[in-house]
Formats: sequence, C-alpha cells, structure tokens
Amino acid sequence: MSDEEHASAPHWSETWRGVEGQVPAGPAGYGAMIDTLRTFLDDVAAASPDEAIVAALTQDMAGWSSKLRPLAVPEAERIFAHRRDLPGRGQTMSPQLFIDEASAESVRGHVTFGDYYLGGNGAVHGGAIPLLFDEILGRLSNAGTQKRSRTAFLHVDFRSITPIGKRLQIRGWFEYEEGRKRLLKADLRDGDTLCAEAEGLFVELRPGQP
Ligand SMILES: CCCCCCCCCCCCCC(=O)SCCNC(=O)CCNC(=O)[C@H](O)C(C)(C)COP(=O)(O)OP(=O)(O)OC[C@H]1O[C@@H](n2cnc3c(N)ncnc32)[C@H](O)[C@@H]1OP(=O)(O)O
Repeated sequence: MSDEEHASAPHWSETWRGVEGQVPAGPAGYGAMIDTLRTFLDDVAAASPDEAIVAALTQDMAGWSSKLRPLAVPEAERIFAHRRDLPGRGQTMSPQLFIDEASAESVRGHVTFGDYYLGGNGAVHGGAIPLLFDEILGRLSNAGTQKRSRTAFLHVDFRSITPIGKRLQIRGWFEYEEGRKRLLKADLRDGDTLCAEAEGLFVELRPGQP
C-alpha cells in the first residue's frame, strides 16, 4: 500500500491519533518501506536459505546498516513508530494494527500475525500477544484529549491458540477511570473463537514523569 493509500484509508481518526504531539511527515514512501520490512521479516522467518543466500543477505544488510547509522537522530526527531497516521505506526516491533472504528472510549480493529511472530505449531508466540494488547490499550488510554499515561500492569489470559496468517478481530475499551487510574480491557478473536483477553491499568503521568 502506498503512503497516499495508507493516509486516505478510513483506519484512524483525529481522536485516535492521541495527544503525543505532531505526527512527523517523513519522506514519501516511508509507510511502504516499513510494509516491505515486515514482509521481509516474515520471509526470513519462513525461509530455509542456502549458504550463498545467507552470505549475500548478510552483506546486503550490513551495507544498509552502514548507510543508515550516520543518519541516526534523537528520539524526538524519529519517524519509526511515530507515524500514528499509518496502520502499525510505521514500526515492525508489534504486528500491524488496522483500526476500523475508534472513539475516545473504545476501539475496534484487525490484525494478521505473519510468520515472524510464530511461536510453534502454527500458534503466535505468547510474548507477541501482550505486545499487541499494550499497543491498542496504550494508544486508547492516550487518545483524544487524555493526559499521557503509562502501563502499570497488563494481565493477559491466553484462551486458545492465536493462529498465524489469519485475519483476527481485536477490540479495546475503557472499563473505568478513578483519579489518575484508567482500567482498560481488550480481546482478540478468530471469528467466534476467543484467542486471548487482557486487562490493563494505565496511570496518568504527573508533570515531569518520563
Ligand atoms: C507516555 C506515553 C506515550 C504514549 C505513546 C502512545 C503510542 C504507544 C502505544 C504503546 C503504549 C504502551 C505504553 C507503555 O507500554 S508504557 C511502558 C511500560 N510501562 C512503564 O514503563 C511504566 C513504569 N512504571 C511507572 O512509570 C510507574 O510505576 C507508574 C507511572 C505506572 C505509576 O507510578 P506513580 O508513582 O505515578 O503512581 P503511584 O505509585 O502514585 O500510583 C498511583 C495509583 O496507581 C496504583 N498503581 C500503580 N501501579 C500499580 C500496579 N502495578 N498495580 C496496581 N496498582 C498500581 C497505585 O496503587 C495508586 O493507586 P491509589 O493508591 O491512588 O488508589
């Protein structure tokens, strides 16, 4: 998907973009580059390459690292993971989350875990699922006009295996707020099957808290 298609798709709203400041524009094609990197990671995970491919790939990747390293900038100027206008925020650490509907109180979206996230026997790694829940609930907790918050705890129940390569449905919602504390819940489903559910406490940061 091109950056233009990403930006025009109805997968985010002003509310969902949150309060964490401006979205960096970044160069044209940044979203497509991150999509390609995701596909690349899935391909690396799925492939059984021979020695020549391994040697060539290692050399190519080292070449790109040497080109990128001198371009490193401080966190505030980075594009990676700061593109809240793109599904997946322009990062590859957690699976690409597509938002279908969002308000200040709840969010609904979909996600497909690629081969990169395989744990074993066709199931998603148990560490990748909390990552996804922290992403959706962390963003919901910080959406709209909310003051910034951080995850204090995240409880995850794995109810059935989460399949690799299938489009799954995810929801997140506010349960209640009490002072600086926000309790949010989320679930992840494969059709009618509940794969996992989460409960997270997010605590509003005091001024000066990192
Ligand atoms: C900054 C965000 C940027 C947004 C980016 C969005 C895009 C990214 C999307 C991804 C986003 C991902 C987001 C991330 O992943 S954020 C990264 C992961 N989280 C952290 O690194 C947080 C580390 N911890 C802290 O900084 C502090 O402990 C916090 C700030 C959480 C609270 O320390 P603070 O000193 O401020 O608070 P307090 O001690 O006065 O407590 C206040 C109240 O809270 C209650 N309490 C506290 N902890 C717990 C607990 N564990 N269980 C039960 N209750 C707990 C406590 O009893 C009290 O209640 P009460 O006695 O008043 O009733």
